Amino acid sequence: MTTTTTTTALAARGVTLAYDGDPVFEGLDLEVETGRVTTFIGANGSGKSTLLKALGRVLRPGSGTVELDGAPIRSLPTREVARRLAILPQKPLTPTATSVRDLVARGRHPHQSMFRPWTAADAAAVDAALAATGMAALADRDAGSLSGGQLQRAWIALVLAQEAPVVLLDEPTTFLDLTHQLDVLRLVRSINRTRGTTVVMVLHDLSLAARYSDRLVVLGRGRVLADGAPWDVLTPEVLRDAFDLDARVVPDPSCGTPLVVPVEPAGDHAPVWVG
Ligand SMILES: Nc1ncnc2c1ncn2[C@@H]1O[C@H](COP(=O)(O)OP(=O)(O)OP(=O)(O)O)[C@@H](O)[C@H]1O
Repeated sequence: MTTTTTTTALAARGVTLAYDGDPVFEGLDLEVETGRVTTFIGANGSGKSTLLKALGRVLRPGSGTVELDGAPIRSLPTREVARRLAILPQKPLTPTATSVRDLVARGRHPHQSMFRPWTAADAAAVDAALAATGMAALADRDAGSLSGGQLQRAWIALVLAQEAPVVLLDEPTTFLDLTHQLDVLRLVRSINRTRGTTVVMVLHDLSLAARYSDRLVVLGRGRVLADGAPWDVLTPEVLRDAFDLDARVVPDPSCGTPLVVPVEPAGDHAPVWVG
């Protein structure tokens, strides 16, 4: 008999997250298994980015604890957290007058110190990240001159160059055309499989989320509405509950994962905005 043991890379334990006293989550518990791709989905404003930021130590919980490999993340030195965890925020601030290569090289900062200056290994990690994201030809361009999609790939290259065992990505496919969305998600899958990287993402495209994730966590109404393997989570009932969406779920002809097909209402149908 084979037994598989899972370990927890990140955990939210009784976490309350609020803005100006307005809670988004109260007493939330969630564990993220090591070596898997976990994706948060949910309607706009359901708290996906808020939870990701808390897991990445960008947002401090009002109460409760976030743990990285079993240790309270707030108890760990910042540099150590940055060596163990990389985060791509939803709207990263691009520095001015910085080349793409220098931007990506910032991913190596956590590995450097007075006693460990820039090495050939750092340069190799930057070159590999530029190549993996198709950014090598643009390496000498000013980051501020890139298109939205090129800039997004430069930020992903920075995260790759960091070589952290845990990677948090908030909408990594923003601004990307479909081909580049697939490239990025395949790259994410590939570092997960080859390096064993633990990945937590926020994605809006439910079918792509299903295709490239081991686990989907559906957020809404301040809690986890559904959690599990893509076929267990992406049911018409969950889609109606979480997104107010009438949809069929069919096997994706390309790879057999769930494909969400919205049902078109009969007759003219003006949208009713909620939330
Ligand atoms: N800096 C902030 N100050 C005040 N309220 C905020 C702030 N950031 C987020 N919120 C609120 O917290 C709630 C959760 O927002 P969050 O950005 O986490 O949702 P999301 O699921 O990532 O949304 P989206 O899909 O639109 O990106 C929303 O009601 C939002 O308006």
